[in-house]
Amino acid sequence: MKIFSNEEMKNLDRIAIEEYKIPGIILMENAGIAVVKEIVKSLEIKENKRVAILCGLGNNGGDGFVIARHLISYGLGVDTYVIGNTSSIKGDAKINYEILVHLKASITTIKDEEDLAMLEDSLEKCGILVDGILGTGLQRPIEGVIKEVIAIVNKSKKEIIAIDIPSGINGDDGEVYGEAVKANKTITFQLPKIGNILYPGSDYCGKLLIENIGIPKNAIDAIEAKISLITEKMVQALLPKRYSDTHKGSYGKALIIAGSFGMTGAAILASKAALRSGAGIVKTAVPKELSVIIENQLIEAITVSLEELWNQDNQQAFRLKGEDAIAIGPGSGRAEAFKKLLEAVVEEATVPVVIDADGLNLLAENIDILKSLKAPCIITPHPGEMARLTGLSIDEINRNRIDVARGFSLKWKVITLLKGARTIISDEKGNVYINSTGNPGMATAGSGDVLTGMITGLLAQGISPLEATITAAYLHGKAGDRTAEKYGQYSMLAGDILEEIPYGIKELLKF
Ligand SMILES: NC(=O)C1=CN([C@@H]2O[C@H](COP(=O)(O)OP(=O)(O)OC[C@H]3O[C@@H](n4cnc5c(N)ncnc54)[C@H](O)[C@@H]3O)[C@@H](O)[C@H]2O)[C@@H](O)CC1
Ligand SMILES: Nc1ncnc2c1ncn2[C@@H]1O[C@H](COP(=O)(O)OP(=O)(O)O)[C@@H](O)[C@H]1O
Ligand SMILES: [K+]
Repeated sequence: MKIFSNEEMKNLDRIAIEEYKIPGIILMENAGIAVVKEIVKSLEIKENKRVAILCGLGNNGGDGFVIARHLISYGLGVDTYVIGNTSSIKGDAKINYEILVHLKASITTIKDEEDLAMLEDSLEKCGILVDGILGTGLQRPIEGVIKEVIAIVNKSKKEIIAIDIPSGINGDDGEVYGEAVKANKTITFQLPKIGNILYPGSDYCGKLLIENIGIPKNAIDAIEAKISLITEKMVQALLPKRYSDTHKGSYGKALIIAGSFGMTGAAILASKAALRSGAGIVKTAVPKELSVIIENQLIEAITVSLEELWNQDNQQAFRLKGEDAIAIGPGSGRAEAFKKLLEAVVEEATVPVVIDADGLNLLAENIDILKSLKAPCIITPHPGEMARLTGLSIDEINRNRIDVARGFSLKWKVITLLKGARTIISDEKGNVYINSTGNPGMATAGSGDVLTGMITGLLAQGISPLEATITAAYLHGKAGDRTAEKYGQYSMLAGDILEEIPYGIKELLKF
């Protein structure tokens, strides 16, 4: 599903209005009605059915006026508050405001401290507050009276329903612009905005609903989206098919180069995850001294030693035996010999390579090696690893997750998967995919190793590197969500996530 920036949304409205000749006031009416439906649902179980609607001077406020009119027509008690000077209301919003005036609706303007005190008391009398102060037109940090209104709304302990996006959340990046409404539910129109999806905006939205307001599909298709949300439907279509007349060779051979003394688990988790994701054969390459432990724990994989794979003393080319995908780095440590092996893999591999964990830390010491890649490459850093790769601070990375992932992909021609709450994936052309499955319980040691294994297992089955990365990120989060349901976010382990992969996939295939 496409996700739009404020500018793209404006452009979409313009195309609908100018090229398809749909009057803006119809879109506003549809938007208002979509929110009314939700308000009515919420009111059904509420004793206090009075609704307060807070409107700004733009079209977000215009939607608020439409909502007020419909609720009044249902015979409900509605108080409309306009923040600012009503003479500044223009266009479709003005038409809807004037209808309310003609209806002799209760409209109060909020301009100063005295009005604010009155507002605080009045909101107490309502069951639901509707936030139509600002939408995708937010241009600068919230301050003054609006800031105080938002503080009052947030303090109210009432159910808050936001129109399109909570006021104060920047639609372009999900950041709080000075102050923002903390809604219980947000009804966004036609397509999610980036700010509805990324944190902290996503938290401020509460439950997010996406409602059609009648913008034609052709108009949406006309805008080339640079950012998409990974959906269940998308992943269902990408999951490699299994046919009757096949054998293990049909589902590919994954090579996992992982583990070192003290970090054997990473190799086991990644290898099992590759198998659980459907790879036909998994070969796990570990330092020789770990072979026995691995063999004990990982009965379905073939084990080889790093020495067999690559003889450092003789500087031999690293040997592939029909592998379809390679992962390198989970729990590998940062020994010089391993760095050399990593460089050999990057330079010589002719099948897709996933670089993770210590592989990324070593890559950061000699990032130019990426210029010699022959095969597609996927890097899977968490923000700390990304900081080492780019020289940016973790804070800078987290504030610009999309730009950082995209920038890295464009510069180095690799697929970047930037981990965290809302994992960001960018392809080499800068197309971005956001994953919304997963939960904070996944912030547990080894959970990233599982993801690496999943990507590699899917790659081995022959789907494209981008498709494998998208599918793995979604299914990894889904397995994590199932695990959190079972064990709770505190106690879940990476090994538990691994055990939920099959059920996540089965659930997906049911529909
Ligand atoms: N045809 C359309 O464009 C449609 C728009 N819709 C609604 O319209 C909204 C966008 O409307 P607008 O573009 O009018 O934008 P907004 O309603 O978000 O607000 C724009 C106004 O707020 C002012 N403003 C911006 N930042 C401010 C700040 N920090 N403090 C105080 N004032 C600030 C701007 O100068 C402008 O006057 C959407 O979010 C959606 O709710 C819907 O009605 C559907 C159709
Ligand atoms: N709050 C969160 N919400 C969603 N996913 C998360 C959250 N925290 C962590 N994760 C996911 O858990 C995984 C952790 O990986 P990583 O940090 O590499 O762990 P490790 O190196 O211990 O294996 C990543 O896929 C990340 O996206
Ligand atoms: K709003």
